[in-house]
Amino acid sequence: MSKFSLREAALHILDQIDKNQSYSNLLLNHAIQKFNISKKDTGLLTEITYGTLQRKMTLDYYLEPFLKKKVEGWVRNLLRLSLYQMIYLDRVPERAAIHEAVEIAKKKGHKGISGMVNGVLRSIQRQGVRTLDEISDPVIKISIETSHPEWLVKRWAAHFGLEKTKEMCERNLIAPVQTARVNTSRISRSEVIDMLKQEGVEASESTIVPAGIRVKKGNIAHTGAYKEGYISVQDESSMLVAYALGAVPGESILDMCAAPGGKTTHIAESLNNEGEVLALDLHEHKIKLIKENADRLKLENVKGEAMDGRKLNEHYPDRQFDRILVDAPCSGLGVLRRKPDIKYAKREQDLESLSRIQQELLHAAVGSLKKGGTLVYSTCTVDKEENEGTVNKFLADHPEMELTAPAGLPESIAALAENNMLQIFPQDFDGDGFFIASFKKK
Ligand SMILES: C[S@@+](CC[C@H](N)C(=O)[O-])C[C@H]1O[C@@H](n2cnc3c(N)ncnc32)[C@H](O)[C@@H]1O
Repeated sequence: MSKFSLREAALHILDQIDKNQSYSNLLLNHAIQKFNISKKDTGLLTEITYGTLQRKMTLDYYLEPFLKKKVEGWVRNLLRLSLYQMIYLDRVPERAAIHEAVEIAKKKGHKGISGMVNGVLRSIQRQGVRTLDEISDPVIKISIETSHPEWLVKRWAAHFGLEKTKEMCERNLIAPVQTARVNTSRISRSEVIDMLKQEGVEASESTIVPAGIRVKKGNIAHTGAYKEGYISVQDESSMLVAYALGAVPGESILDMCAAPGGKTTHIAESLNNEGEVLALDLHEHKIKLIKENADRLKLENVKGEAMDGRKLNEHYPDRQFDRILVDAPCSGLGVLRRKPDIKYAKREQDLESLSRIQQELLHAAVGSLKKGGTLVYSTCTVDKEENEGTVNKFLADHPEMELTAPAGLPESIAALAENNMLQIFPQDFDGDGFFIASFKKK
């Protein structure tokens, strides 16, 4: 496949995200297959697509003075992805980026459009882009400089201060390192690292998570170690949740929002096949993913079931669990490095309704938890309303529940907790933004 179609594929993905609000990661995988993108070109396609999406607002700020009138959506995306290459990708010569943009414009549009695309990009090549120093308002400056909507920067600045907000926004632009969890019920970390080396993948032990490894070179998803169920692709912050739950072999565990099973399988690994994890998810089709993951990892103690977690007590009025995990549906504002589309799609009012669902799920969990049992609430967001806000409302409604210091976590991580709640920021140790709170039933 020539690079020309690679840019067409990138344009196709960006247009689909605008039209259908679809997830960038799913669209990318689909486009790689649809356009038959070679392994070699996949890296560049990912970089152009994610990079353009990540920096959309900055690119628009740069383009604005050069656009005489409103342009169609696809033309804007074409200009964005071409400018992205010109500014941020040293390995793509500017003239190549411009030439390919003009060819795509000719093919998809008409002569007028290709002439305009050529004119805009060549003018930028000659004159350069304007400086961001013209922006005096600090919130607007962070918003444009790091491509995060103004309402979000304002909200974060009110919650965490400007400096922390800026750090987080900047960190969100950097692609994450691939990490994996070793299935330590079957193999050790050093054995897996050796095994991966044989397959051309360079990895090292995580300094944060005992079962984690960090990949320096290569892709673990295609290795024998992955297929044989010795590792799972998972972010380090996400791995911390099962440690906080602290399941012990022989116990009965409920994972209420479980698909695709990243944490379910981690919990099951820590049970060493003694005890059971019941994994619920609202969507039937997602239960299949949990089963596939458990089978690949050769775990026999996972049972998946489609159910609205809020109806748990009606379905299982007599069942009591030792520990329950509510890894709740959330805004995902902690994983913007992986899913940049989220920052443009979310609205501030969405956050309030999420907090309500999160409380309802926690409320249902209490009814099925043994006395003295542990309940862990986690999200992959950094939003105060969904995190501390949900926890405080839950505690006010449930005097029988007590917030406890996060146990089972590596010391350096536990030290980040404030008021017994752990908010991890993407800039803390390069993991996803995550929140973990642990409760005991009195
Ligand atoms: C953050 S994701 C879970 C990720 C999962 N714990 C993992 O580590 O792989 C939240 C999940 O909650 C599910 N969900 C949403 N509402 C639910 C409900 N009312 N009851 C059960 N599951 C729900 C979603 O389908 C989604 O799969």
